[in-house]
Amino acid sequence: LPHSPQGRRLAFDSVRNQTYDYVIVGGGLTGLVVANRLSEDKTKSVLVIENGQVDESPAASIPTFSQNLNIKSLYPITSAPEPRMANRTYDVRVGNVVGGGSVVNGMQFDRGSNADYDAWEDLGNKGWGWKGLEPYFKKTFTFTPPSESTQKEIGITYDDSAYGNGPVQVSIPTYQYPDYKPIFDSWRDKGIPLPKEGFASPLGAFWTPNTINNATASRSDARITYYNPVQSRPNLKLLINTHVDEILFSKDTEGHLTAQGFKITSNTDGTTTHVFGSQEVILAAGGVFTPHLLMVSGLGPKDVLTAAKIHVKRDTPAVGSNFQDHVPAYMSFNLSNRAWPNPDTLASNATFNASAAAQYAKDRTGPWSFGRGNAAAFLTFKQLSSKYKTITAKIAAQEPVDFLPKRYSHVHALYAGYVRQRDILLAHYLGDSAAIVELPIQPTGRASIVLQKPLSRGTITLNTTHPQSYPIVFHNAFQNPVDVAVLGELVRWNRKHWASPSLARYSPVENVPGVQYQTDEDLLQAFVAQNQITPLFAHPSGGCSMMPEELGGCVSDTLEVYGVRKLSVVDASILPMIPAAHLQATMYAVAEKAADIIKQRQHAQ
Ligand SMILES: Cc1cc2nc3c(=O)[nH]c(=O)nc-3n(C[C@H](O)[C@H](O)[C@H](O)COP(=O)(O)OP(=O)(O)OC[C@H]3O[C@@H](n4cnc5c(N)ncnc54)[C@H](O)[C@@H]3O)c2cc1C
Repeated sequence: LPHSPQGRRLAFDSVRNQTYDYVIVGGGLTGLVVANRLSEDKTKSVLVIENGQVDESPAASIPTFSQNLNIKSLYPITSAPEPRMANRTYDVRVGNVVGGGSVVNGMQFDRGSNADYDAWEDLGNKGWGWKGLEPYFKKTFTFTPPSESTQKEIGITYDDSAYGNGPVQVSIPTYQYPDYKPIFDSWRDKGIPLPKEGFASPLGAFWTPNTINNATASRSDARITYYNPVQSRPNLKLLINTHVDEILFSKDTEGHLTAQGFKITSNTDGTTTHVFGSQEVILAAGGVFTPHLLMVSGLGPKDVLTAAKIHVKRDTPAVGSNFQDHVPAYMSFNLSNRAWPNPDTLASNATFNASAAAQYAKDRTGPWSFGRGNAAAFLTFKQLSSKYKTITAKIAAQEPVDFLPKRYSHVHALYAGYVRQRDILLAHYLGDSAAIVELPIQPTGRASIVLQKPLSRGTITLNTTHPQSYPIVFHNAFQNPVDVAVLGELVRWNRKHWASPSLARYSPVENVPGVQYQTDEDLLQAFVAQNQITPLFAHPSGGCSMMPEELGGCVSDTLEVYGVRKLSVVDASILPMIPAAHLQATMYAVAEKAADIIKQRQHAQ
């Protein structure tokens, strides 16, 4: 492969005991953005270490294949049993590939409302509110609309002013399925606002782009946009197929820890070595593996580390706490009188699929240039439910520790931080500025529903017998009964919506979970029994939250790990409260801002 990045592979031996200005674990979405920006300064050397390899397969690049999971480039991790979900375990979706989640994700692109980011600032993170992030959102993306005829035919709207001319290409494909129009329009008929995706208030039903480069009709991921264009920089190195086992520290006479580098192992032959970062050691291993790496390196809750026989370098209860994800349930309706073609035609009609493949090969148009979908409804609780006040009142009346993992009852900082989050959530649940739920809009009867602001919190801990193996990922979904109540309201909304006159042409019949299920608890258990709900939406976050330490934070608003010098975190584990949005747009902006913060710190030295 002389011309591909695989062919330019950096030899493991060439980094043996070497020192760089920055060493970064994780060549995923945030790691590659930060590496690009830090290596803009030619005098600074940057080494990125990534466990996975380069994936240039059609599964990773052709939009239609984003409808399936790209298993080859995902870790085979399974969650801990979920007590409120019949103790079932679930596949934890994390990309194991250069580009990380950006290569295996569903390519849906959207942003939270301003209030979602302002919540981060309200938690004590200066500069991380909407105003502080907006320039970075613009710096990252370039938008291409669909053709004018598609815009007219389907009624697609967009807001150009929410984009700049950054490296990641996002677009709404010109190829759209005819059923999209009536299904999208049904939201207007219900009186739901139809804003344009962008800033301020993406609340209502709106069109969203995908991370698809319109010029090539292929995935625009972090490797292609942030790494490939700068890979010839002599001061930027990417070491793939290599696992970071541990963070190395030094300790001064007063016991202060300074991060020095990493112990790494080659996945090819199991040999190990050390690499060092003289300016900073940066964690970009993602929402599941950054907390894991901190714990195996001796930073984490004392009881978790001791149980796994890991020497405690610093008791840090914040590591692996405040773990969050969105929670989807896959409701669906059987539809009659669908237009032809529709997204299922590719699977059901081999001739149609063959002609779609040929069309894509010829000029990158047609059904294969369409991804998973281009619209979603993000609703406030008020828009979703007439019971929003009564249900929210239950949150206010709760003693939070009754519905949180055990550690919150004895670590005051975690408790205090949760109470602050809960107060912000109360405002979001009652107000008009933030979404509580998502209903992805697809040109089919797949009518998923997603909790966007769950109250429950999970943990990431260590496998006590094999701490270096995959961590114990415990989502703890639905521990808080309000999350079950919101799920119930979502189902009832969806049922009413699909029974509305504007969708009567399809004679929809509920398939999942089935109309016989009515109460909140029955609905939850029916989804679980039918395997149509998961505690995760592949948006793991919060396990090393950015918050003041007295609120249970793990990193400060300058992204430095408390109690350690020269160690920072830039990935999804820092999000203190998950925004109501698919995460990638946010993570690109967060990483751009993180790079600026790290650069400034270095300038100040
Ligand atoms: C299946 C799936 C579907 C998704 N769908 C969407 C979507 O449609 N829209 C959207 O907006 N978002 C989506 N996301 C989420 C989005 O892609 C992530 O939020 C984003 O990639 C997170 O960026 P990150 O840098 O924090 O982590 P990642 O991108 O996951 O990067 C972390 C990297 O670190 C590497 N790593 C971890 N541990 C080690 C170690 N010890 N040594 C070496 N390397 C290590 C991993 O291999 C990985 O490449 C999806 C994610 C997945 C997995």
